[in-house]
Amino acid sequence: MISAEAVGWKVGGAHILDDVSLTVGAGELLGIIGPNGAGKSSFVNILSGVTRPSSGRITLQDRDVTGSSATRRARMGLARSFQTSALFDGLSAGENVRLAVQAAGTAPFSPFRAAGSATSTVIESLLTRVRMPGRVRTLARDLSHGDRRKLELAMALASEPAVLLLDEPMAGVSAEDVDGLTEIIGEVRDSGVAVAMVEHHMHVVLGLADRVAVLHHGQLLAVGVPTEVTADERVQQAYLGEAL
Ligand SMILES: Nc1ncnc2c1ncn2[C@@H]1O[C@H](COP(=O)(O)OP(=O)(O)OP(=O)(O)O)[C@@H](O)[C@H]1O
Repeated sequence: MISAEAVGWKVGGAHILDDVSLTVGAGELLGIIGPNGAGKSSFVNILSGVTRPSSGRITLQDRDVTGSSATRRARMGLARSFQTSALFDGLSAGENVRLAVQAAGTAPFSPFRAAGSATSTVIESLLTRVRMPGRVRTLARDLSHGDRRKLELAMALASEPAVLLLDEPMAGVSAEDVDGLTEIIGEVRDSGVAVAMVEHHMHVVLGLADRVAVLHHGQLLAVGVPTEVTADERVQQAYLGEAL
């Protein structure tokens, strides 16, 4: 679905990413881990089109998108969430999702569309998908941190993406919400979406991912099924004895 071939990114004289090749197939979840500053977010930015790589190639659904904008990639079926919140705090959960649905072009645009319309049905089904069926009218600013993360996920799903990129979707959420988000993201993968997820919660990544990629100093240190990766001596060294 999406692949990076020999991707490099230099800023000034610094090699932030060097020769990184990874692919994610339909219905597959690739976990991307690595110590702070390893280049994980930079890699997600390159996949999504926020950053142009200095070298290498990105293909999305077998088409070369290396030179394509983030907007074009979004139209081709790519969605992403960000490390920082992208919600409109003064709008309700439902209104936030409505904007995402309308921006995605999966419903005709009308900010005054009445409740009971097709769009409202889509909004309810997206909120149900992220376990927030009763929160349509709750203001985003009144949601718990975990529910804000779920709402961001609902918004990313509004475009019915083929590829979903998640940058630390569980950062700062409670243990209970980590479990909920893990379940939801697993269901998204099982529905056939190609998911690439950067996440620091190691037990979540190792339990959920089909394959795990380890970035270290901008290079791909290891990639494989979770048990292979945790057994890799170079990976253990990179984490300096942290529990994997
Ligand atoms: N726009 C930029 N200009 C210069 N350096 C950058 C830029 N963006 C990232 N970097 C540097 O690239 C390196 C990798 O950063 P990145 O945010 O991709 O790492 P990360 O693995 O996502 O880290 P974390 O786990 O802390 O989020 C860091 O040293 C960072 O300072």
